[in-house]
Amino acid sequence: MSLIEAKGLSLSYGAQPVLENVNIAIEPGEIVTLVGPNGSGKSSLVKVLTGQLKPDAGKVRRKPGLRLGYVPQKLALERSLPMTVARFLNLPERRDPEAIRRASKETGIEGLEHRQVADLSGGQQQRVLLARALLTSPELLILDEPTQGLDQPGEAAFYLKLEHLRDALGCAVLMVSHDLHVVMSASDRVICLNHHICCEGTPHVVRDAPEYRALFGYGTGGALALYQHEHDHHHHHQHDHDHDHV
Ligand SMILES: Nc1ncnc2c1ncn2[C@@H]1O[C@H](COP(=O)(O)OP(=O)(O)OP(=O)(O)O)[C@@H](O)[C@H]1O
Repeated sequence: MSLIEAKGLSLSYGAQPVLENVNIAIEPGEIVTLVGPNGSGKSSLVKVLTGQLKPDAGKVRRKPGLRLGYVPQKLALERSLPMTVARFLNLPERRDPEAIRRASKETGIEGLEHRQVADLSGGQQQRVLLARALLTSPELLILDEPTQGLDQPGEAAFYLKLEHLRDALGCAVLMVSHDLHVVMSASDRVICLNHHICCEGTPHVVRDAPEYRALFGYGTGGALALYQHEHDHHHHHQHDHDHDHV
């Protein structure tokens, strides 16, 4: 049985269609990456799947009693509000100290308990968010661009960590990424979204799919296109893609 299954999802913000007839299912233990250009609806889809947003049409079915861990794009904390890591991990409810110890070890944040969350580096904050998501012993871990603001080695280390966690805990992972290149090796399946699902399959199949290439650029052989995308991605964070609708 799928952990989560959505059929015929459509969503608009006002007159702007964001999701169009999206079908998606996540099976136990698999790592699925959602890629797509800026504004293609990735975060919106994740919010529909986690129940934070209601679709205009379509249905989301979760396995009854599904334990879901969610790691947001970034930490939304009032900077003026003092908050230690230990306190943050015990919100919104008090957790078993043994579970906290285990999650801290799994994510490598031991020794940070008494630090202020706001003072941690981006990479450390990501690990704290991940640790908190693990406290529910999730069967499905959903991460929305968890490596935003990390450099490439930090990003690679984070994905490696995720892969180990999946192997250790047996949980499924659904994550959002801008960049197929860096998640290639860590994904069992890739779904390319541009309001609708353009293509999906193993990372290599998606990388070579014409629909993916049309969104992320054509190049000689592909390596160039991927490099180009990465290059653009790093230097023009605020750009608005104006891709042809595939
Ligand atoms: N609450 C909202 N109200 C109005 N428009 C919204 C809202 N949230 C998102 N949008 C718009 O919907 C579109 C899809 O946004 P979404 O965040 O789902 O895309 P995304 O693929 O996650 O983008 P990115 O890669 O930039 O994070 C964008 O054009 C965005 O401006």
